[in-house]
Formats: sequence, structure tokens, C-alpha cells
Amino acid sequence: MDAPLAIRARGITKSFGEVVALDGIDLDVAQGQIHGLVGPNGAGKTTLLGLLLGLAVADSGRLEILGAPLARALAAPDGVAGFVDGPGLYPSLTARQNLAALAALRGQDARTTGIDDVLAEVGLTDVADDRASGFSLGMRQRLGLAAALLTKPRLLVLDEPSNGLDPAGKKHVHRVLTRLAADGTSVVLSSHRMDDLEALCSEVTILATGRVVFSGPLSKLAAEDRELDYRLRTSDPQAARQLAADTAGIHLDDAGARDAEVLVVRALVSALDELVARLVNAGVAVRELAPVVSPLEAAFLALSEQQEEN
Ligand SMILES: Nc1ncnc2c1ncn2[C@@H]1O[C@H](COP(=O)(O)OP(=O)(O)OP(=O)(O)O)[C@@H](O)[C@H]1O
Repeated sequence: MDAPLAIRARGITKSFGEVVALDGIDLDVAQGQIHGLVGPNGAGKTTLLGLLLGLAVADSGRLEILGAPLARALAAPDGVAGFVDGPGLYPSLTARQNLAALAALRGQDARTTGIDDVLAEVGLTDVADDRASGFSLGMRQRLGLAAALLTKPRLLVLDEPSNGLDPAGKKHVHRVLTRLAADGTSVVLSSHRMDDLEALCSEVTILATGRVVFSGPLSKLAAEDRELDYRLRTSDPQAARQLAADTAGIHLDDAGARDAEVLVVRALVSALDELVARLVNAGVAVRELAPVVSPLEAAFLALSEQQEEN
């Protein structure tokens, strides 16, 4: 039997006056899955995440969270934690006091809620006794994540959690989210950072103007038969250029490469395979071959272009 879903949304709509923010959204998120939401500005990501957190109520549709239909009340559903539009913090309190205050609000005993553990998990131990008012965006994001972790959520909802994170902060956050998912917590996060989504998520949903245009495993997106631009570095750029020009289905992009040693070719994977075989036969070594943008980014860009045309 399939694992129960952490989120099951069907036909969700939400408008703000004349603006249709969500226009019939279907979404399935399995337990223990890290699911990415991606889409151009104004696509509806924050609105959808807000519904999951009980910050707003859908106009129509069915939304089940952790197996139960969502109550039509403005309250975080049981087992759900996270934030949209940045975490809500008390600026005049220290990181530790912020977490203690949140624990107290929930009726928890600050001495036993694991505040030190969550601060360590997000990498804020050294600044635990500094006021949040002096925190950078990345530090505030990590403190917001620590606050969510304190509740031991079964569904974590995060709006652009990577905003402002330096590489060390990113590493902490990725490690925390991966561990949570391994322990069965589901995570839904939005991001404009394709590299983050690719590093973290097993599935993504692409939204555009309030509609789902793709939802599924990243591998499915990668396998879609679409031409991509590839960087090709070889031991003999001139010979490689000639072979590329002679191979059916390979388009050379002279404007794409800034380095004379590198060719940029646009091709389907099948044509690329043929070119690699020809290079090898001709004794030309392939030193680098990689998509210029990832399949997720390519799908995202294609979508954005489509949207502009419409
Ligand atoms: N409280 C609100 N009042 C009026 N319009 C709103 C409100 N919240 C969102 N919208 C509108 O709904 C649409 C979706 O907005 P939303 O913030 O969900 O998009 P997003 O995908 O999160 O965008 P971004 O990537 O810029 O954060 C936009 O047109 C936005 O202007």
C-alpha cells in the first residue's frame, strides 16, 4: 500500500479581489518527501504555502493535511510548522529567548524542549545569546527554522528558506531538512534557487499564474525529451567543432561560449550520444560535458518564456 499523503489538495482556488492567486491546484506530497515549489514571481507559491499553514483559507477545493481535512479556521493544523514571508521573531530578545518564548506560548517547558539542540542543528549555538535584531537575513531564517523544529512537526512548510544563507548556513539547513525527511517528516519549500531544489527535493511542482504546470519527480522532468544547451570541452576544439557541425541534430551556439576551448551545443540526448561516439572514434578526448542549465532550470525558463508570450 502507498504511504499516506502528508498533503492532498484538489481544485484549490484562492483570489484576492480580482486577482486569482490559485486557480484549481492539485498537489500530492508523500510522507517523508521534500517537495519543492517553483514558479515565476506572483505564481502563487506563498499563497499556497500560507493555506498549508492555516494563515488563510481557500475559496474552494479540498485540502487534506496529514490525513485530515483542513478545518476552515485560521490556525496552523496540528503537526504543521513553518513560515511564509520570513519567520516571525521578537527582535529585542536573544535567539535562545525567542525560542523559549515560543515554547512558553505553546505551554512547553523551555528547560526541556531541546532549545540548545535545535540551535546547534541550525548552526546558531555561537550566537544563541545575541539579540535577533542584530541578525542577518540568513541568521533569521535559521532561527525561524529552529523555532519550527521545536514543535517536532510532521509537515514543515518553508517559504524561500534559502534566502540570505551563506554556504555554511545552507549546509546546516540542507542537513536538517534531509534528516527530517529521513525520519518521516514531509517538507514543502519554495525557492527561486534551482540548485537548492535539485540538491534537496525528490519531487517538484512548477506553478505559473496560479496553475500547476508540472508536478512529479525531478527525474521525470530531466527525462522529458527536450533539447538542452551543453558545454563541451575536448582535447581538440577545432576537430570537435567540425564533428559537431557534421552530426545531425546538433546545433552549434557560437554566442553561448565565452571560452574558445569550449563549444556550446544544443541537442537532444540521442544526438549528443552520437556526437560523443564520433569524438571518441576520432581520438578526441571529452574533458567536460554538462548542461549549461539544469533540466529544472530549462523547464522553468521555457515556462517563463511561454508566459511572456501569452
Ligand atoms: N494579500 C494579498 N492581497 C492581494 N493580492 C495578493 C495577496 N497575496 C498575494 N496576492 C497576489 O496573488 C498572486 C500570487 O502571489 P504569491 O505571493 O502567492 O506569489 P509567489 O509565487 O509567492 O511570488 P514570489 O515568487 O514573488 O514570492 C500575485 O498576483 C499577488 O500579487
